[in-house]
Amino acid sequence: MVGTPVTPASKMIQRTPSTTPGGGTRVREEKILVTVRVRPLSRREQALYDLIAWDCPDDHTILFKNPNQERPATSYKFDKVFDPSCSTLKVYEEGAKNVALSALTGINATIFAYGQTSSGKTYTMRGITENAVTDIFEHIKNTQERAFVLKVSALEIYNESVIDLLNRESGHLRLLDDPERGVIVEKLVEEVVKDINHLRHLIGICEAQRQVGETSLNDKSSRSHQIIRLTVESSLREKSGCVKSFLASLNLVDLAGSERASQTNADGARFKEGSHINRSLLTLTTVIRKLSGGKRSGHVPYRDSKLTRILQPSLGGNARTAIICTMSPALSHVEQTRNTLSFATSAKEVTNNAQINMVVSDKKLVKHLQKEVERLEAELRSPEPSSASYLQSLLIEKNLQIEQMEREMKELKRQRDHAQSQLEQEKTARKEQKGTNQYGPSGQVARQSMVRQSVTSTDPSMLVQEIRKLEQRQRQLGEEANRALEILHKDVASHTLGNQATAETIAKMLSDIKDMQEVSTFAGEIVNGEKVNAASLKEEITRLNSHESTIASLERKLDNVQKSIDMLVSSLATTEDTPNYKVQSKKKIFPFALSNSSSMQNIIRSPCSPLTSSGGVVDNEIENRVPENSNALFCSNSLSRPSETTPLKSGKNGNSTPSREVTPASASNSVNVKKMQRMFKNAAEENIRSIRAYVTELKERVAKLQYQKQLLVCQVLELEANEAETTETETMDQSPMPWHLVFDDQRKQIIMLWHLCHVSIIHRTQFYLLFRGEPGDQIYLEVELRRLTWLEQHLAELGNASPALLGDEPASSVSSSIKALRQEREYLAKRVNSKLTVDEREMLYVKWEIPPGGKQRRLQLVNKLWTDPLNMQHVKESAEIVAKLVGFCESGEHVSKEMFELNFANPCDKKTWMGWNLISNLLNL
Ligand SMILES: Nc1ncnc2c1ncn2[C@@H]1O[C@H](COP(=O)(O)OP(=O)(O)OP(=O)(O)O)[C@@H](O)[C@H]1O
Repeated sequence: MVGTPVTPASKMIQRTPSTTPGGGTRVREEKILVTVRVRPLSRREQALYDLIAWDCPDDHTILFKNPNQERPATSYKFDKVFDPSCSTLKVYEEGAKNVALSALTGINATIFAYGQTSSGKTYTMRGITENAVTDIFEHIKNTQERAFVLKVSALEIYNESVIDLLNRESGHLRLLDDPERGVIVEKLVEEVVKDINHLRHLIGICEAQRQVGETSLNDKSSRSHQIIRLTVESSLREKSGCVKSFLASLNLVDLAGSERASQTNADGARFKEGSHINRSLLTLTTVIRKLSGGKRSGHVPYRDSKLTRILQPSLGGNARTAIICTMSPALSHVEQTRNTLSFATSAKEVTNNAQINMVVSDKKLVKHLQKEVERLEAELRSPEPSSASYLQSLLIEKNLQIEQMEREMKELKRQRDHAQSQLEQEKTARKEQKGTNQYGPSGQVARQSMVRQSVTSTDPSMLVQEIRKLEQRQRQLGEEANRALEILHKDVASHTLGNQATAETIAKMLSDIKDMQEVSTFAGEIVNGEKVNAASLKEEITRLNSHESTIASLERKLDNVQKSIDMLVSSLATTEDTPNYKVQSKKKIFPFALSNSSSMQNIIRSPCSPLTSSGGVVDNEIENRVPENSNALFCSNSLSRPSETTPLKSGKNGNSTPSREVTPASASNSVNVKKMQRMFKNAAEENIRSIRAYVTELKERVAKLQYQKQLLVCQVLELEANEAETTETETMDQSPMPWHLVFDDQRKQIIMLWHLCHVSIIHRTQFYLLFRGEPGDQIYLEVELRRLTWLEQHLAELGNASPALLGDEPASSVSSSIKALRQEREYLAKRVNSKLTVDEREMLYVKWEIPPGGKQRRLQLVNKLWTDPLNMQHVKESAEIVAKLVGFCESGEHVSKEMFELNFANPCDKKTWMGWNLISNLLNL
């Protein structure tokens, strides 16, 4: 019996290096296992008093005991020698088992018994077969990982004919040579073994079908060679995916016994049988001897008998072979026994080349290919050359990542909310500390934060630099104004008409000019006298406060000059005689021809500067030749040396001062004096107008400077305040906001403050239309916002103040501002008919829901304008209507933003809008 768990495979490792399915085919040379079994003396032999001629001194040696002491004993050594006492099981286990079970691992195996007739071949092979079958099924039972298919076929070679023992009716079978499978028996039945009993049953059939005959030596002498072939195919279970199988055959061969006719007394059929037996056995012996000769040199006569043809693979081929030589110990059979042992001795030298036989079954191959096709199709359908399980694992991994990210986002949101909450708490605490009434109810905290944002982001030294730049520009403006006034003075002085009022005007202008020169000098001294130092910021602020009056003074002087010019023009107009002369003189005389009234350089260069590029200069050169001995008061050098062009010099004799237009001949000719006077008057008029325009521009520029300066002052104040209370909260507020967002927010706040402070809707309109969010608008919005914020606070403290018509009075009542606003609306209502067409009016009435046929529809319309500060569409449409009514759009001229302050005044009200001087006063600057 096969002892489990020792499998045949494990046993085989000792003899064959590779027995693992799928491990590849490995070939190992192996000698035929040759053992000798000595049976006991038979009854027949014992009856004849036959002698035992053989001895088994050990398991490997058989020794011939020569009764004739004169001859030496002959010994034979084999792989195993079984004495008569040995059981068939021992013979199986030690002489056949390993070879037999090799078939379970894909190695062909052949076990056959060779010996004289009646030596015990059939007896031994029955036992070997039975044990092998038992072990095979035991192995199958213990090897569940593999599926086994066992088939059985059986044949006999009788008289050199192949007969199917499982189907004797098939007659004599042919042997075919297959290129791959070798010699095959045509039409040999191969039964699939269901179980061990089935196999036993089939084997029993074979024995029953075998030719047996009685001889003198054996009552049941086998008269044929019998081959029972067990084919074992085994493979791993299907789920493993392995398609290869072990396929091997186990040949259990019971040869017919060699015999001597003289011994067997065979005749007739037995003799014939014996002849065939002996012939085939002779071939077998020849083959063995050939094979045992080494190197397989020479011809091996396999084909000389069907037995050797069929057993060819087992004889020096792809099989493990075990030969059990059976023998009788009787002295009477010693010659036959010697032949057997001689055969056995030869067989020991035969080397086989057994290898594991692997096959791929068609069925398994088809299944395997089908699965492979399905797998490939699935891969083709999938986006990546990955298996579904891999994709699934990827999906799981991504889901985990998403969940992780969601958790992180949730945590970040929580932290953000917490930070915002803390920030709000700190803001609230700060607001409570500073007092909630400081900035009123209109979102001043946010506004403060926004303003501080721009302030705190500015370096103090930068602010000082900006202030200095403004002062420098202011000083330059003052100098330009002085030069303009000097030129004007010379012009006027050179055309003195003897008018007392004019003389007084000129005198006043001279005084103003002197004052302005002082202002200019003062500003210059400041700039030159101090060093820019961020550390002295507070001193800068103090100095700026003192300069505020300087700027105001400069503006007042300019206003005075303006009035003087107006008076001068008025006086000149009264003396004009010839209305058409202006046209003529314009062409001939244009001493102050200004190609651009805003350009001070043109004023300085006119009229005789070589740098002048106007065509008038060419005309002057032709028609207004300068006398060689004349004093050219209006030459360019007069501007470069202003001290030489004094008013006294130009007007001391009451006549017109000789100019480049006046020839010596004309000066002496009194006939032309009147004409020249008119000409000069007209020229003066033109020049004065030019100067006036220039002065107006100067005022505008000063206003702009004041705007900028005031903003800087405010920023400095903020900065100063922030120095003492810089907190973490403010640091967070310093993060810059996009300008467009700041603009939108500030404009909304401004609109609300306009509404709360009852600011002029004309002012609102102009501001709204003028500042639409350009980067340069920032300064105006911040100033406006700061101004309104202060006003709102201030009015709240006063309780009844209104900025609408404050003018120079800082504490007007709210009722008066509302009244002023009402007057403004009444003024605008009167302009509805003149500024809007009938269709426009009707459309507006419908749109603004003014009932038809009602009284004062125009006033109803205007009263609805600028009344909803939270509705930006309302604000926009209100501004558009007011702009039409005021005429902002019809003048055709571009209203510069720098002139905005000048236009703050109500067109119907000559009162000056409260300027920055007032703001400065209110801020205690
Ligand atoms: N080892 C043995 N122990 C006991 N009896 C044996 C043994 N071997 C053989 N016999 C007996 O010897 C007789 C002949 O045996 P067997 O038929 O097996 O010889 P054989 O070699 O097959 O003869 P043949 O070639 O004529 O068929 C049988 O009666 C058998 O029972």
